[in-house]
Amino acid sequence: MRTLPDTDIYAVLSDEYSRGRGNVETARLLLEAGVKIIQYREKNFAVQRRLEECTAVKRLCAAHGACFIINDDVDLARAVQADGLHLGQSDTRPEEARRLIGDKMLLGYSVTTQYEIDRAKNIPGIDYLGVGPVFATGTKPDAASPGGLALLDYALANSDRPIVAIGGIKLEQVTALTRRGVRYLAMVSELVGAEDIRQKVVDIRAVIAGC
Ligand SMILES: Cc1ncc(COP(=O)(O)OP(=O)(O)O)c(N)n1
Ligand SMILES: Cc1nc(C(=O)O)sc1CCOP(=O)(O)O
Ligand SMILES: [Mg+2]
Repeated sequence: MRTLPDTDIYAVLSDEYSRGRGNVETARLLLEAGVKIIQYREKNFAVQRRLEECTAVKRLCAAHGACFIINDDVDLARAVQADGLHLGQSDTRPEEARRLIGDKMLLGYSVTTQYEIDRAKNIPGIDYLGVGPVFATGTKPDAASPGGLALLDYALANSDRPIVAIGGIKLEQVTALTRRGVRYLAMVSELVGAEDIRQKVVDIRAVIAGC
């Protein structure tokens, strides 16, 4: 079934933010901490490096019963038989991607405005929406203007697909997002850049549990 796991944290890997640990070791730490969704998002690595890293991360995810999602790259997602593919407004069109990946792989789609949220309603084959940036982020230099909590409220009220909040999410924002009804929290720097990834996951989940 094409559904995101019943979980909370959606970790997005980034070698640059990983304190030198690299993507595979970071994925291992996240999985050992109980994270169940991991996205691979490296835009500038050579094809061979991306393939090797994704093969290793996919194996780790499978061993931990976690969902492995690849950003942007339809061919890479197919090559490593990822569990999911994430696409944005400027990537392969979702209808075309769905044709290429078949009907088993999850497909996530980014929306950054109310207009894009509305338009996504009519696009078949999308399994969840990545909504953001919610807050300002330094991790994605070409990100749209932050939509704030109002963008999330709009997505929650107007889309029947699962909503993944992304962009500038730190431990401090988890309460506000969770109380708003956001179930999935996507984070890059806060998670992969944490000195102690296990402790960060524990801290995030303690906040969620307290909401
Ligand atoms: C969960 C999630 N949501 C949004 C994005 C952003 O996708 P996109 O707009 O295509 O930007 P890039 O990540 O490709 O720079 C995402 N990756 N994941
Ligand atoms: C990959 C990505 N996509 C975004 C979007 O708004 O679609 S913001 C973003 C980067 C999020 O990084 P951090 O958690 O370090 O702020
Ligand atoms: Mg993209």
